[in-house]
Amino acid sequence: MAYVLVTDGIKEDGLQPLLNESTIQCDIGSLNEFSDRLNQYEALLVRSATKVTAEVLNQMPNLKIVARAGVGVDNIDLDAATKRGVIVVNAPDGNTISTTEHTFAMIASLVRNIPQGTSSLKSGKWMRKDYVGTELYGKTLGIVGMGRIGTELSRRARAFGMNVAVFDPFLTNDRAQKLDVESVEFDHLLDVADIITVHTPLTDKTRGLLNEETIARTKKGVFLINCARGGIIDEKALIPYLDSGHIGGVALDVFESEPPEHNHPLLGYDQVIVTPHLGASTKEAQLNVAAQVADEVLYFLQDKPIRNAINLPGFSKEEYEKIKPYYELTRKMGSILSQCMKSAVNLVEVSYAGKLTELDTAILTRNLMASFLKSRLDTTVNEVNAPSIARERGITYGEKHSSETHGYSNLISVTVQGDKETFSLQGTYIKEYGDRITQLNGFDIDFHPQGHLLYIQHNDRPGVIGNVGKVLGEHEINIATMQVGRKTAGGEAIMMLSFDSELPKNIEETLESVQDIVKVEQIGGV
Ligand SMILES: NC(=O)C1=CN([C@@H]2O[C@H](COP(=O)(O)OP(=O)(O)OC[C@H]3O[C@@H](n4cnc5c(N)ncnc54)[C@H](O)[C@@H]3O)[C@@H](O)[C@H]2O)C=CC1
Ligand SMILES: O=C(O)CCC(=O)C(=O)O
Repeated sequence: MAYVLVTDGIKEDGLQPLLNESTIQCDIGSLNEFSDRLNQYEALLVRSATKVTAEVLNQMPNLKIVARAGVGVDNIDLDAATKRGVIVVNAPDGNTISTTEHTFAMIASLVRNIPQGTSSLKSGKWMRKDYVGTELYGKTLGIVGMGRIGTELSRRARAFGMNVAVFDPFLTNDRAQKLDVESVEFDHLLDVADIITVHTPLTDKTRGLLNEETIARTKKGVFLINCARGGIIDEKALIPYLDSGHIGGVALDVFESEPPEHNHPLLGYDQVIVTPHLGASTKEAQLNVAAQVADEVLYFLQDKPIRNAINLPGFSKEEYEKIKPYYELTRKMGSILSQCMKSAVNLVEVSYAGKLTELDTAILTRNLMASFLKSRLDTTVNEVNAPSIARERGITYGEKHSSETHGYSNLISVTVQGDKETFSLQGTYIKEYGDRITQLNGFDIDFHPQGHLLYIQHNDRPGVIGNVGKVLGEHEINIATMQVGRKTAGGEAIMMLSFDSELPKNIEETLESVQDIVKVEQIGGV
């Protein structure tokens, strides 16, 4: 049974994949409510209220994955999670449309004084002259951060006849052209924008991006919007510009500290409109993000690759479908290599050839390394911390793409080097036959790596195969499959046998006493 804790009121309808799975127990509540059993949970699902600090991670020694039902992961200590090998995933696009629409609603409300007009009328006044607005048509919207939300917002702004100037250091000219926006430097955006909206994460570079100095460059009457993260616009810096009338209005969905103090100075300004972090608060977005993270956690608990990990290389759904078979193959290859090469290792070289080279193979290499290290170590190893654990243990690893396919449509070749020996393995995935090991330490062979295996090095002499069968038969061990490979007739040869169940511990020694058998290794649970 896998234990999963869901906090922060994540929408239960979206959690059905987890709730319906009989091998998973899903508890719903806060960290405090379940404080006496935090050590049992393998997965933790949160929105933004739960702070996943290093201390919380320490109280959850079994934790393997934290899923954020939303985009921003600033409530999770990513460094501490990565060090511990805890995967952090988010739901990157489930709330994009809702947050975009909220931002657009804030812009429209701000320039047309809708919240102010509403409260004025509700208080019994009819003040049409006080609330003369500004048209969006023909104005320039400055978007800082052209990711998912920035992009969707630019489409809506263009539909309203606005010009769009964008600052995003990662935006290519080609993409800007396709989106019909102008890619500009930050200073230029400050000079030309009538309305500036920020859509970046809060980082060391974006904290206080709009501050006393940069606001001074903006047009008189500028409108500023923050529906991303509190602190990207420096709250204190707004005050003198609101007082002087330089700023036409401010719309905030997010705050440096949430909730803001009741007497927060910005709440006293009529030109400042606010919402309590409602960007993603729609039925649709909450269902989307809950379903996305529930699927990710379920995939993870079922040993399938996940798509939206923050501390791992990510891939799209299409890439995932393509990479899935190789993910399983690299896991098996890592495990076989680790069990066949028992001595200390200092170098692992992975080479990909054929169709595979079109894919992002970094995740496969990490997966292979995690599987390789896992059977040697006592600590949690996964794709997240495999690079740092390898480094700590003095194991260098690298990958390359090669054109040597040896006749296969795709081929993964791995060489593991130690001080005393080297071990190599080649594998491929064939749609009709599944994963196959095609070469082992220079011997051509062809077997499906599955279940309990026995690897035997021997001399190619008459009777060896029969003797192996006889010894195993005497121990009532039934051979499921058997493959033999040799380099030259009468020279060194290998056998790879598979079995339906675990083998007795001492079977290697018994077989090694058979004439012409050089070495026997059990390879368990592949
Ligand atoms: N108010 C709310 O309820 C919600 C707020 N958000 C916030 O909105 C932010 C944006 O979300 P997405 O568009 O989904 O993220 P995204 O990751 O798709 O886009 C972020 C963009 O910011 C750009 N960027 C990073 N550093 C920058 C810098 N120094 N200057 C300019 N651009 C920079 C990146 O290149 C990227 O294109 C998130 O970080 C999240 O914190 C997201 C969802 C809901
Ligand atoms: O409503 C929420 O969970 C907050 C959404 C948010 O800020 C995000 O996804 O980054």
